[in-house]
Amino acid sequence: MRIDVVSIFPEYLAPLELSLIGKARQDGLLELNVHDLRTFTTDKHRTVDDTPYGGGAGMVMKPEPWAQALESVAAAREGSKPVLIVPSPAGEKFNQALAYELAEEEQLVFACGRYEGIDERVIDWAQEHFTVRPVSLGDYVLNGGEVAVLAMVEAIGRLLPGVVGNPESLVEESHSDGLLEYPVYTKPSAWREHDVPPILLSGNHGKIAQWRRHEQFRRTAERRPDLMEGFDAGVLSRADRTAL
Ligand SMILES: COc1ccc2nc(C(=O)O)sc2c1
Repeated sequence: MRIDVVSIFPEYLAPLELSLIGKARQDGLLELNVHDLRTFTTDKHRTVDDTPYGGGAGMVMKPEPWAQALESVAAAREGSKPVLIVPSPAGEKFNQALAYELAEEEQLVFACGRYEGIDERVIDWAQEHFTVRPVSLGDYVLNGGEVAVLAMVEAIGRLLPGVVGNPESLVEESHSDGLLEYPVYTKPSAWREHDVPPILLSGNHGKIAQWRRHEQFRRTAERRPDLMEGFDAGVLSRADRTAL
C-alpha cells in the first residue's frame, strides 16, 4: 500500500516513523510519503489560506494549492481511483470496519485541513480523480486533520500483511468481532491484594475461552451498549446471554 499525507505541518506526522508503522516502512510493507502543502504555493509568502466568503470567523484553505498537491500525489494507474480521505468533523465516523475496508486499497491520500477547513470546491473537484471520503475520528473537534491521520494510519497500517508479528493478535482484539476485548493479566498471580481470576490459572482451555467470551459480552453491555444493538439475540449462546 501507498499512503500520501498532505499537511502544512508535515512534522506533525513524524510519529509515523516510529514503532510498528516505522518498521513496516523500513521493511517495504508500506510506502508512506508526507508532503508540505506550502510546496504547492506560488507566492513569496507561500499563502495557503484566505478569508471566508459570506463572512465569519477564521480563515479557509485556498483551493489551488490543494488541487496541485493532490494532482501531484495521485498515482497514475488503470482501474480504481485512489481514495482521498479528508479528516473532518463533518465526516463519516471512523471505525474498525472502515479500517479493514481502507486496508484493502492500493493508495490512500490524506488531506489534512487546518483553520476552518478546505474550500469545498476542492472536494467537488477531487471527485473526478479520487474516491473522496470525509472521515471523523469521533464526535469532537480537533484543530486540524493531522491527529486524525496519525490514528487512522496506525489503525489501517497494522492490518496490512506482515506488519504485526502475530496476526492472531488481530483476531481477539476489541471490535474485531463487534465486541470489546476481554481483560488480560500476567505475572505475578497475586499483586497488591489483587489476584488473577483463578479460571485463568486452571489450565482448562475450554472454560478459559468461555470465561473470556463472557467477559467480552459483560464489558460490551456495560461500557458500549450501542455495540450490542448490532447483535442478533438469536446468535447469542445461553452462556453469552447470562452476561447481559
Ligand atoms: C480544519 O480541519 C479539521 C478541523 C477539525 C477536525 N476534527 C476532526 C475529528 O476527526 O474530530 S478532523 C478535523 C479537521
